[in-house]
Amino acid sequence: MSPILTQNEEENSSTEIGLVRVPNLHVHTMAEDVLYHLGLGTLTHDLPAMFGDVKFVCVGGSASRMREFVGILCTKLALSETVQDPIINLCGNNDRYSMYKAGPVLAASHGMGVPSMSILLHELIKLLHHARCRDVTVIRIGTSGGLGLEPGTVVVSRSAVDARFQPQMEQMVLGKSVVRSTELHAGLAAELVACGRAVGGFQTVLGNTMCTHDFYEGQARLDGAVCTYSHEEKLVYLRAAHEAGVCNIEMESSVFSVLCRLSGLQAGVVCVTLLDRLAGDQVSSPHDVLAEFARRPQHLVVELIRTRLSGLEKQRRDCAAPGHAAP
Ligand SMILES: O=P(O)(O)O[C@H]1O[C@H](CO)[C@@H](O)[C@H]1O
Ligand SMILES: O=c1cc[nH]c(=O)[nH]1
Repeated sequence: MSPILTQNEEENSSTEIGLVRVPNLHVHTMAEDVLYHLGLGTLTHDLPAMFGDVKFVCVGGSASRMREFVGILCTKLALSETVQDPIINLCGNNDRYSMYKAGPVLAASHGMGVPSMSILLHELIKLLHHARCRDVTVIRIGTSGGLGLEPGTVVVSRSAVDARFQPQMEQMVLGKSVVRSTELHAGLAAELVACGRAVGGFQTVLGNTMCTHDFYEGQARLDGAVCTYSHEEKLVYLRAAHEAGVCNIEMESSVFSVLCRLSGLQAGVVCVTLLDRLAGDQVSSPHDVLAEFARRPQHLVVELIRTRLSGLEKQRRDCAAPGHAAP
């Protein structure tokens, strides 16, 4: 008989505080877990030795963005002694995703769309669990289309919402509809907004992010190969989204929120807007402008990691100081 996960068991599947939860009893009875798309496994790799110190996981669509992010991180945080040179892709024998590590930070590409993000996250969450990582924060660093915002504005997501502007995601499981919450961690979102303002040089706003299953019709574009609605109908829909609190549109935040929530991970989404969708559909700014926009969420997240790590270092020093009494 298949094990059934009760709510109690789900809560107890990670009884040690801070450990990453895998709410799937089957995984806990497997002799080996092959993380196929990452090219890693529990019997072939010493996951605690390779990843046990990870505190931050940052994910974004493309491999080159995540490699660039690790480069910026190493420079700004002087992490060069804890990273291999050249920076090594840890998904060595599988080219579906790319993954890089610098000190306590793991950066991975997730490709485009919910299915691709979902596969990466299932395996990444199990990786963190098998590696016995504690107190991990996960952040998506992405691009998006904005609504009524100047291009280049960075949006920190309060919640992912679906195409009806609801903070939920529907997933078909065994042919039945399962609806799950897509709310993100409010405290982390506030910290991310503060980091954006501290970095400066661009606007950072807090708002809802609509996650769609398509870049063209799904995002009410007029420039796809197929389109069945008018310019006016497009604007009615996008204005309704805007009025419902949607600041930007992208394609992965819903499943990202759901899987991180179910695993007890603090999760945040930080996406720059490449264009204002109320003004047009084509992403036509010059390459160097788009590349600079795409770096903005990276700088913001580096600032969050810098702040958090210096807080941890201060705590460690305070605890080691003579006369410090254990709590
Ligand atoms: O910039 P990234 O993170 O790749 O994400 C956004 O860009 C892609 C579409 O161009 C979608 O995957 C969307 O979510
Ligand atoms: O309009 C846009 C731009 C980037 N990514 C999206 O999903 N939509």
